[in-house]
Amino acid sequence: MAPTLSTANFADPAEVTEFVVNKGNGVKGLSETGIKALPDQYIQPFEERLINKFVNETDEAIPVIDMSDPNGNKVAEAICDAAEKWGFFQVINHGVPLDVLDNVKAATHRFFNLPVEEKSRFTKENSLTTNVRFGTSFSPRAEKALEWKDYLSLFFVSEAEAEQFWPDVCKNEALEYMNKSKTMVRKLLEYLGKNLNVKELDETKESLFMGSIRVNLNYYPICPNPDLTVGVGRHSDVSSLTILLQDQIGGLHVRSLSSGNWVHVPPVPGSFVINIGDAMQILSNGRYKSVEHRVLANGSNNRISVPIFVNPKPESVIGPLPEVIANGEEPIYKDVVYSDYVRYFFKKAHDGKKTVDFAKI
Ligand SMILES: COc1cc(/C=C/C(=O)SCCNC(=O)CCNC(=O)[C@H](O)C(C)(C)COP(=O)(O)OP(=O)(O)OC[C@H]2O[C@@H](n3cnc4c(N)ncnc43)[C@H](O)[C@@H]2OP(=O)(O)O)ccc1O
Ligand SMILES: O=C(O)CCC(=O)C(=O)O
Ligand SMILES: [Fe+2]
Repeated sequence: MAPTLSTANFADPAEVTEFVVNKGNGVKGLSETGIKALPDQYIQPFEERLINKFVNETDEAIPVIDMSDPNGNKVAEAICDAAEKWGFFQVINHGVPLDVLDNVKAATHRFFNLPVEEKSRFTKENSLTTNVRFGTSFSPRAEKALEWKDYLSLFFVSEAEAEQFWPDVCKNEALEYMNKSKTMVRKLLEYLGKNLNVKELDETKESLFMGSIRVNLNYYPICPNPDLTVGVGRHSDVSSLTILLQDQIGGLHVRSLSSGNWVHVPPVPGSFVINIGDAMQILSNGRYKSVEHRVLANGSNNRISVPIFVNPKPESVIGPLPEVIANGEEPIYKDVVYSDYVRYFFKKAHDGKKTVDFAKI
């Protein structure tokens, strides 16, 4: 049952942290108390709020690419072009059955609608494995201002491990979503690879581009003062590629590489939003761009999204691919162990594109 105002006492800011972070109620629990004003620790510095004048709603839009002709050169060309110029695009007719998408969205609502005692079984403190984590904000201990989002993060190790440890109310749907998306992911990676002179996605390349997968279920509850905070702050993903399913509410904004404007990513039913992550930017020696994005908080609707982070294996060493620098191109990144890179990302607050400095020469 949702906690009521009488059970939650927020006179002291420390009470909010205790309720949201430590007790596992999340911002969903806070929102459901009927709280009327944003607690101070969610107030973002002025420059981090999405001020309307920097948002371009009309002139620019990320490309929407129809994948229904998967062998057509035009599709490959459009994808590689978008990866270079935007780092973001949407795909339609991608071959992933629409009921799989509906099922994982329903499963996301089911998980977040569980009573707090059930969800708390998966907090960092209580989870039986580090591969399953229910949390809030991004890195609450490192953040000066918290973010208005709860999440369940599922790192895939094996079907058996998932069967044992992932929450019952969403594990089958999350696994099916991940598995049914793999053909599309391979296709995207083949297109992106060919354009970098990678002849085929053999075992070594597959392990480097898509050797590990993390599925997150994100929940952004209604926020009392959405203009003062963010759902997710400015960041780029550390993945090779991210495949994002969003519902119909909207709120994701991408920084345009050409104008610097924040551009909204309008929900397109049945589509995926695809973005290049830092690992791909590094492997491509900067040819493909991992681009800053962020999510608005919303004053009237709850929102969900379900990203699949397609990553190198944690133990992989990532650096500019030999195929890319074979022509004498100067490497701009050094080799780094991927898990070191990800740990560096997770241990600080969101800070735009700064994570990639970790790998800069
Ligand atoms: C949550 O809000 C987010 C998330 C994102 C994510 C964007 C991405 O691109 S995620 C894809 C990242 N890639 C991978 O996960 C694949 C490679 N994985 C690894 O190398 C390892 O699994 C590891 C991530 C390095 C963790 O290794 P391990 O040695 O097992 O260490 P832990 O003790 O589990 O964690 C260490 C430290 O990391 C933080 N952390 C770990 N997992 C998560 C998680 N799922 N979500 C958030 N933070 C996590 C955490 O700080 C841990 O320290 P603690 O002291 O808290 O234990 C984008 C935007 C968002 O808003
Ligand atoms: O919810 C969204 O639209 C984007 C979330 C995101 O950027 C992330 O989880 O990395
Ligand atoms: Fe992201």
